[in-house]
Amino acid sequence: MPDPEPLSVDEHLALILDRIHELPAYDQPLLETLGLPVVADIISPLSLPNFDNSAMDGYAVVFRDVAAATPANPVHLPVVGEIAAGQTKIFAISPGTAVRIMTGAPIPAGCDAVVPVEHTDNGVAKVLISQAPTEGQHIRRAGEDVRAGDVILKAGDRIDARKVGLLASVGLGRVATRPRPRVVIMSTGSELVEPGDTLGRDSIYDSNSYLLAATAKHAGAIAYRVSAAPDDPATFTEALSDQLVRADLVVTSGGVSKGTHDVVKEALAKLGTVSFHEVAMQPGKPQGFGVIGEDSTPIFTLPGNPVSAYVSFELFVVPALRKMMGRTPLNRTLVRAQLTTPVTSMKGRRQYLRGVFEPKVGGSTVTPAGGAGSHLLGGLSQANALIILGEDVTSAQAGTDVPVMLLDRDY
Ligand SMILES: Nc1nc2c(c(=O)[nH]1)N[C@H]1C(S)=C(S)[C@@H](COP(=O)(O)OP(=O)(O)OC[C@H]3O[C@@H](n4cnc5c(N)ncnc54)[C@H](O)[C@@H]3O)O[C@H]1N2
Ligand code: MOO
Repeated sequence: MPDPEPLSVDEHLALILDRIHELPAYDQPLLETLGLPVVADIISPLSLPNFDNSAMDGYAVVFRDVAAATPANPVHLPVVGEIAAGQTKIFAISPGTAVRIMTGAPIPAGCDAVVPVEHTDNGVAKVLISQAPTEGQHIRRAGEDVRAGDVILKAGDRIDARKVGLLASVGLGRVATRPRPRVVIMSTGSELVEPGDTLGRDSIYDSNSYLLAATAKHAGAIAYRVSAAPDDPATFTEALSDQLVRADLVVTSGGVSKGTHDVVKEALAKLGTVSFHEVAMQPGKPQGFGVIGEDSTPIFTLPGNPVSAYVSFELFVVPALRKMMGRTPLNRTLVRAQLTTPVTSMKGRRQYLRGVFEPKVGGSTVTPAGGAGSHLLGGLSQANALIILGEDVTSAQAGTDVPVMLLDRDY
């Protein structure tokens, strides 16, 4: 029987995104939310500053008392106490007195200027002020930065380090976001050996589970990497069902083409909940997607060739993870660049060539890194981009303007 027509990349992605849902949001510890979007507007419960406070180490004074101070005619004031940040005992000053005050300490009532210590004799019992302040000088006013009741983050805003700082400063130690998806990553293949262990004559190290777990983490997910399952459907099925308890999403690699040991296909096809088909792309032709287990956990069965697995993960799994977290956009924004060397491609399949993108004023360039083979991890490791050649393209000359997906850019 001839193979059915392959799906296009866009059809396969649409089928996936249709079945992937946002994870329910809940309050999470602030640092865990880095990179995630907030699900609702966040209203500041506090003003910032929350009270008038000093911007300088110096003396809190009544402006009128020292308005005429000069080096030639300094003003003497008795120092009636000291206010350090977090140790307020003095709440007001009387005219004709000064209070020593530290940066960040609350301004006592009646004070309308702070004279920095550099403009005084640094006196303890009394102080000599030799330069007049301006009215209100060095007082940081309550609410001048943020007011209680202000919307400080809008629904959908992504929490970055600076926003973490703001949220902490208004006292929010937990924030409602969708959680990071827990992704279980399993390699399959009896030839696979754990890095660090001894290789046999016909074995290879399992790189896919590391490559995909690292990509999952980079996308903001929590990755659980599982040791490779051998080419035995019963063992694979058992290992997989053991993992479901901790998985929001499962990714396997290997065992989905047309060999006699295509364990993933053999084990999952009979469930009827995972569909296996070809996608018109290179690398990454054999793909599977569906759901398994009591919770209908989404599962991606990616091809085993390392570059195929990686490209498939970037194109299909990462958008799904982003949807689960509520992150947008789901797909990377493409840029354009000029090819520095000619390339060829297979008709009818969208080609994702690995490339090195160099931003340049007046026209960025992209240079293929290694060949098109889907086993070429060395080339992949040099690349920072995927060069995209459409299904109709069979060759492109140097200088051709092509779409490029930047792999290290934040969407
Ligand atoms: N007769 C056909 N053969 C193949 C076809 C086809 O259409 N007809 N498609 C080829 C394409 S395209 C791909 S991609 C691969 C996909 O094969 P599988 O998903 O079944 O993967 P395996 O056979 O298990 O492995 C392929 C290759 O990748 C290596 N591999 C697998 N897992 C890992 C890992 N975790 N770390 C490192 N390397 C791994 C494995 O040793 C093989 O060399 O099928 C083609 N064949
Ligand atoms: O599609 Mo396979 O993924 O070309 O190597």
